[in-house]
Amino acid sequence: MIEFINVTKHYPGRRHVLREINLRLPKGGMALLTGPSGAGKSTLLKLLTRLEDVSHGTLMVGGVDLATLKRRHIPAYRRRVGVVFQDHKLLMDRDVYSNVALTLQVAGVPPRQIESRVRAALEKVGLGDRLRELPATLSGGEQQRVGIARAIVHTPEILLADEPTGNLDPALSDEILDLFRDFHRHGTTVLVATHDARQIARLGLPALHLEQGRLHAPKEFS
Ligand SMILES: Nc1ncnc2c1ncn2[C@@H]1O[C@H](COP(=O)(O)OP(=O)(O)OP(=O)(O)O)[C@@H](O)[C@H]1O
Repeated sequence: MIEFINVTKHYPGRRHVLREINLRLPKGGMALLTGPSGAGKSTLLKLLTRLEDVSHGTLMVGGVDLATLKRRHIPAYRRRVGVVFQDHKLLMDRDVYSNVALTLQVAGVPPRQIESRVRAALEKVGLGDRLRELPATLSGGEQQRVGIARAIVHTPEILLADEPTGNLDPALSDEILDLFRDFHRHGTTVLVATHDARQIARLGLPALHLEQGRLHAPKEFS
C-alpha cells in the first residue's frame, strides 16, 4: 500500500510543487500518473524513492513512514521499490548482463545467486538471448527493457516508472506498458507517470491526474 496523507512538497525558494496530496494505492494496484509538464509527476515519484523528502504530511509505503526512515535503511527500502526512467540511464560500455548484474553486486548479493537472477530478469523482459550485447547495439525499446530488467531484478513490491515510453514509437510504447501490466498481474504495485494520451485511453487504467500540484484521483484512491 502507498499512502499519501496531506503531503505537501516545496523546493527551497519555490512555491509548493505538490499541495495536500491524499492518495491510497492498494498493494498490487496499478495506476497511471498523468498531468501536464511541470505538474509535479517526477517530484511525486522522487518522494516515493526518498530521493526527495516530504515537506509536510505523511507518506507511508508498505508500512514504512518515509519521514522517519533512517539513512542507513534507505538502500534496503530502495530494493523494495524498482524505478524505470525515460532515458534508461544504462552504462553504455557494459553489456546487457553487466548492467543488470551491477545493481545486485552493489547490494552485496552473493555471486552464486547473481547469474540466475539476472538471467531470470532478462527472460521476463524478452532479452534472455541478448546478454552479451552492448546497449548501443539494441533498439530504444530493447534498451528500455534492460532498464526494466534492472528495476525488477530485486523483485520489488512496487514498480515506479517516469515517462518510460517518452522516446518510443507507438508500437514499442504499447509493448513496454503491456509489460508493466504483466508485472501488475503478477502482484506488483505499479505507478507509471505518462502524458501519453493515447496510452491513457488504450490501457483503460485509473488515472491519477496532477494539475498545478493538486491531485485529482478516482474516489477509490482517495
Ligand atoms: N530540484 C528542484 N529544485 C527546484 N525546483 C524543482 C526541482 N525539481 C523540480 N522542480 C520544479 O518543480 C515543478 C514540478 O517538476 P516535476 O519535474 O516534478 O514535474 P513533471 O510533472 O514531472 O514534469 P515533466 O512532465 O516535464 O517531467 C517544476 O516547476 C520544476 O521546475
